[in-house]
Amino acid sequence: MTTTIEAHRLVRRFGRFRALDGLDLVTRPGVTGLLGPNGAGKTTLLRVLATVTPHDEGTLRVLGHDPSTDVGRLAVRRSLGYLPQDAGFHPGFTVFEAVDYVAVLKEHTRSRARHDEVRRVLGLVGLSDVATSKVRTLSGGMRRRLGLAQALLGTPDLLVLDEPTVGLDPEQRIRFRDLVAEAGHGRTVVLSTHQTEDVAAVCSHVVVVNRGQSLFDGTVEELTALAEGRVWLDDRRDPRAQAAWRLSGGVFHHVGDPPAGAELVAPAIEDAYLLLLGPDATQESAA
Ligand SMILES: Nc1ncnc2c1ncn2[C@@H]1O[C@H](COP(=O)(O)OP(=O)(O)OP(=O)(O)O)[C@@H](O)[C@H]1O
Repeated sequence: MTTTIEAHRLVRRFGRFRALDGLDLVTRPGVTGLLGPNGAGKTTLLRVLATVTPHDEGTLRVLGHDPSTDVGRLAVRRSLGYLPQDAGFHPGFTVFEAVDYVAVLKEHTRSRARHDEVRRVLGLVGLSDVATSKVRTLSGGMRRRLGLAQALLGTPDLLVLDEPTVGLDPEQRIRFRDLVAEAGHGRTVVLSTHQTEDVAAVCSHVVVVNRGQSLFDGTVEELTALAEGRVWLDDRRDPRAQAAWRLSGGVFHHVGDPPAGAELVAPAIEDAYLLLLGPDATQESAA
């Protein structure tokens, strides 16, 4: 399968701090999930891929284009849907107007076809019923869906979604997973999330980012397999475990090097993530 993004040794500096510190990433059509602790560099990477911010070092090809050239940047933008972490909207716009405005910017010039497209994406994210409501009256989850509708306009070849499921209720989250799985058919979706369940549900490819570098790159199954034989249950908390927490039944779930005779259980993606990151899983890296 053809590669859609090829990033090699990407560096993005803020002053002397390297938010991206030699990161490698290769994607193909399908859904790639970025997992990583706060401050790992996920948003910075997505902003670089979406041509919002340039990289300082390394090479980058997005859909075959070089975003460090004017021509390449424009070509990427024409094939891109981007949901930023803090999508801002004009509060006086209606929901329809907010999406229509972006459709105009995306060069959908014929108004009848454009309005049909706006209605289509509002339907996809379940906002048709509030199309005439002012943006300021929307809940946080609805605003997130509004941002997603803007990103979906024109069925872009590349969708870049920064924490798309934040604020979504369980029903909307399931609907979102359907949408993303559909978008990943033959096209490329790159999303960041703190929800390992989202990654397990929709991502064909997962990259764990930490300190501006890629710590793991593979499938969800390959990531989960890293924790095989390293997850166990016990009635008491074992202080030697790398991480431990109480389950609803009262027993403790442990991750780390199990003691002899431990009651091993099948790992989940979250267990592997915690093992991979070690103490960094709970520590924020800041500039
Ligand atoms: N414009 C900026 N100026 C200075 N430092 C920045 C800037 N943008 C990001 N950083 C720093 O770069 C690092 C990576 O930030 P980034 O937002 O990419 O992380 P993240 O993985 O998306 O985190 P989160 O999960 O909290 O959203 C952080 O330490 C952050 O403080």
